[in-house]
Parts: sequence; C-alpha cells; structure tokens
Amino acid sequence: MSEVKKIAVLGGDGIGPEVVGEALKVLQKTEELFGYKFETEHGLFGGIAIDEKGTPLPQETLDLCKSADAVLLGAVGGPKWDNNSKELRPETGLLGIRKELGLFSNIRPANVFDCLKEASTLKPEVLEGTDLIVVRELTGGIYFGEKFRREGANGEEAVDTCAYSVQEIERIARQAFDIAMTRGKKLASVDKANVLETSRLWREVVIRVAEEYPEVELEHILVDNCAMQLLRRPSSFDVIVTENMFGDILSDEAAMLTGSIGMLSSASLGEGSFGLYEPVHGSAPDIAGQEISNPIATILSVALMFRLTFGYHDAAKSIEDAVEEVLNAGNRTTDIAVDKSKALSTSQMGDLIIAAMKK
Ligand SMILES: NC(=O)c1ccc[n+]([C@@H]2O[C@H](COP(=O)([O-])OP(=O)(O)OC[C@H]3O[C@@H](n4cnc5c(N)ncnc54)[C@H](O)[C@@H]3O)[C@@H](O)[C@H]2O)c1
Ligand SMILES: CC(C)[C@H](C(=O)O)[C@@H](O)C(=O)O
Ligand SMILES: [Mg+2]
Repeated sequence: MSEVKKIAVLGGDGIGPEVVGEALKVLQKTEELFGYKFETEHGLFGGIAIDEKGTPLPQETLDLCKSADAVLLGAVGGPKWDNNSKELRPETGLLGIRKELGLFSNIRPANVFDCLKEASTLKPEVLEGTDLIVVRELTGGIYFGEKFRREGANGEEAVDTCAYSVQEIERIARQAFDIAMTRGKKLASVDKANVLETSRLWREVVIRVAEEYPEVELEHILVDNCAMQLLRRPSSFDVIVTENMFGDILSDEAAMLTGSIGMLSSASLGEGSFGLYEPVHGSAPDIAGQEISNPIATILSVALMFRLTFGYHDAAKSIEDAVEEVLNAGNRTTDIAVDKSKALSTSQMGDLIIAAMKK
C-alpha cells in the first residue's frame, strides 16, 4: 500500500479551473490503475481569492501548499483585475507563492510530437528532432527587484531594478547542468552580457560552474540571437538555462515549436522534492468559459509531478504515452486542430486521455 500524497489544488482564474479539472481526472485514473493514493485539497488563489478574501495569496492557501507534497496550479489573472494596484493583482500572488515556497527553478520542456508538426508554423524539416527544455530562474531578476516611481527631469518616471547574486546564478546553473547530464549533455546559457551587468555576472558564474561538468558542451548565446535561433535551428538545443524574464519570453516562443502554448507543461522546484506544477500558459480570458481550452499542458504537468516529486515513473509514462496515442489518432482541441470544425472540447480531450492510460 503506497503512502497518501497530499496535493494542494489551486484552479485559479479563467481556463485554470477547467484544465485542472481534467488533470484531477488523471489523478483519479492513476489511483485506479496503479494503486497510488492522492489526497487533494482546493485553495483560493489569484483573482478569485482577491474577490473572496481580498488578497491573491491568502495565508490559508500558502499554509495549505506548505503542508502538501506538491501543488497543482491552473492559471491566474484576467481583465477584471488588470487595473488593480500591485497588491491586488493575481500575478502578484503568483510571484509571491513562487518566492514563499522557494521555487527558484522552473523547468519547461518543449518536445515536439511528430503528429503535431502540422500545427506548428515552422516547416516539419526544421522541427525534426526538436526536444528541448527551458530552465528558467524563477525567484530573482527584474521580477523581484526594487520597483518605484519618481519625479525625473522630464516628469514622472518608473524604475524596475534587476539584481542577481552569485549564489542565485550558481544554483540554477547547477540544476541546468544536472538536467543536461541526464539528456543530450548540451547546455545553452542565454544572457545579454553585451549590455547587462547581471548578465556579465551570469556568464562568469556559468563558466565557473561548467568546470564541474566537463562532459557538458556549453554554448553562450545572447537572448536576441537565441530568440531567432529557436526558430531557425530548434533541434540544435537540448537544455537552455536563463534568467527569469528571458525564460518567460523564450518559453512562450518554444511553445510554438510544439504547436500551441496549450501543450507546454512546467515544474517549479526548490532544493528538495517538493514542487509546484502548472501549465506555462495563462488564464486565456479570450476563450475562458467556452470549454475549448487544451488540457494537455496541465495533464503533462501531472506527469512531471509524478516523475520529479513522487518518483512515480510508471504512472508518468502512462500519461505521456496516452497523450501521444490520443494525438496520433488525430484528436485535437481547437488550438492544435488544422480542421477547427472537428475540434474536441476540453473534457472530451481529457476523457480520451484517461481512457488511453494503461498500466
Ligand atoms: N502562470 C499563470 O498563471 C499565467 C501565465 C501567463 C499569463 N497569465 C495571466 O493570464 C492572463 C492572460 O494572459 P495572456 O493572454 O497574455 O496569455 P495566455 O497564455 O493566457 O493566452 C495567450 C493565448 O494563448 C491561448 N491559450 C492559452 N492557453 C491555452 C490553452 N490551454 N488552450 C488553448 N489556447 C490557449 C489563449 O486563448 C490566448 O489566445 C493575464 O492576466 C496574464 O497575466 C498567467
Ligand atoms: C503571469 C506572469 C506573472 C507569469 C510570469 O511572468 O512568470 C507567467 O507569464 C508565467 O510564465 O508563468
Ligand atoms: Mg509567461
């Protein structure tokens, strides 16, 4: 009998609750197939928490996450809260939870399913063999630097500061090298060292850490060039490590190699096995409530949770194989469909995936 794993479930806003709903079906199917036991507890987070509790990250939600083995998150945000002050923005809760839980490493895999090459805007021959992971630093940089307004020579100015310590760069670099060692032993470190002081330090530290990993082939690449090379030679990348904001942007770009942002899963990790798992996409207000969102990113995030936090590799493989089987059979949600008139709903896609899961 396996021990019960406690999962804090934060549906959030927009399409968050609907994609998380499909992931919960996957948890239930895993219990039936593999005998693993999960206890799920829901928490208010994001815009809905602002509406009901007056803050995007209520203390009880944070306590719930801290008492859990892992967190499953949908997405937060939406136009309703866009003009709120910083404290009352859903996104502030997202940054807060990452910081409070010490989740400095954000792993965003982009592997291209052969049958989805048709959904990508790139030519199939350019995509051939593309399987990369973006390792994004998640609790530092410009997102967390001092921010303020001031009176400048020409009137009001806004200031965002970007800081990185050696220790912050070292730990994310080690994570990325460790991941590269388990894969193709290639690491691209992305920075803007021709302009930014934080990037100069980033490069120095990555070069130092690289001495511990002589087997890994290290490439330094400037972020603007990387954005271009991701579209020109995506299959040449294995692991990409970069700072917070560059990682945010490059991972959305990498999503389009897979066909849709609705395909990209993520794991946010700290020093231990605890992790927060969420799709890379947001709350998609433009399609919220229509039941047409793609639940695969969230379902694949559950597979990441099984692998990285629980060590349930059999169940993770069952999910990944089921997703591939369902896609190979031609099933598509709107975002990845060529013929949109035949697209499935969110729950139809979820149901097909759980039906395809095997022990
Ligand atoms: N982790 C998060 O919670 C997170 C991440 C990104 C954005 N956001 C927030 O979400 C809100 C909307 O942001 P945005 O529109 O820039 O980005 P978004 O990722 O929500 O949507 C971008 C586009 O992708 C589509 N899309 C996203 N997920 C999809 C899915 N699963 N299936 C099909 N199509 C999908 C949307 O319909 C939209 O056209 C903002 O408030 C933003 O701050 C939250
Ligand atoms: C919503 C926003 C704060 C968030 C980020 O920039 O980290 C999102 O874009 C993401 O990628 O998770
Ligand atoms: Mg983002």
